[in-house]
Amino acid sequence: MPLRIDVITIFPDYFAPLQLSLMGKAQQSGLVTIAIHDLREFTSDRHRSVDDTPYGGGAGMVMTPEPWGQAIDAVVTDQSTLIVPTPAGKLFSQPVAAELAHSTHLIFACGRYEGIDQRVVEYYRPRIDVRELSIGDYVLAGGDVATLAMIEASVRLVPGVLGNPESLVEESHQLPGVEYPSYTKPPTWRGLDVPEVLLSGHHDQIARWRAEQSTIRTTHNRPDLLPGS
Ligand SMILES: N#Cc1c(N)n[nH]c1-c1ccc2c(Cl)cn(Cc3cccnc3)c2c1
Repeated sequence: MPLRIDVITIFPDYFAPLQLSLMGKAQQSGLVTIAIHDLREFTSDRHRSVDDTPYGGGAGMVMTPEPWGQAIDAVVTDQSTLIVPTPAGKLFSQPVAAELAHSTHLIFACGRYEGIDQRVVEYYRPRIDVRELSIGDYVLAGGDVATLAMIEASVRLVPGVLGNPESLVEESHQLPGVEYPSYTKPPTWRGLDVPEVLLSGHHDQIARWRAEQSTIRTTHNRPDLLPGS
């Protein structure tokens, strides 16, 4: 059963990249089907409006609930998971990507402006799995880029999508922390040599050096990932 993904957005062109590379191949192979829907197709006024002023005042505009209700109703089943990107969401992570990769149907509601009327989440929460997710502690202009990131992180974990599942095995066995540095040919580039140990063929020494490099990088770049931190 392929993973089905429906993306609802006012900027369908943002999702053209999903036809390329790994995501494109995943669709061609039938492991995943991705459909992009223009929210404005679900409006009923002449101006195809999707936003209005916020109750309670405040800057900006809020996306009105009805177009979202029409659009989600058009694709939802009782197997659906509704993903709502929002700065206020739980943090998206590799474990969450793995969960999404094993879902049957994902609906991404990509909002803009100051957000989507909260009643959309409230309406679907009793009916299906609804997850408000953020991809990190920085502020984007909408949910589209976040959705692209979450789709790519999740779809690459769908069994059969990655040509070389070995890389997933390596990832999953990765020590807590960041990856060791990688090198390829040429052995010397602009006077810079590849670390000797990597050319030695001594796999135990290479494994030890890579673990050391991972710890050095993690300590410097991501001390929050160190054990006991
Ligand atoms: N996921 C994620 C995520 C992230 N990590 N940063 N920003 C977002 C994100 C996601 C969804 C929306 C929607 Cl809808 C509107 N905006 C703009 C905005 C900006 C500041 C405050 N309120 C809304 C979104 C920003």
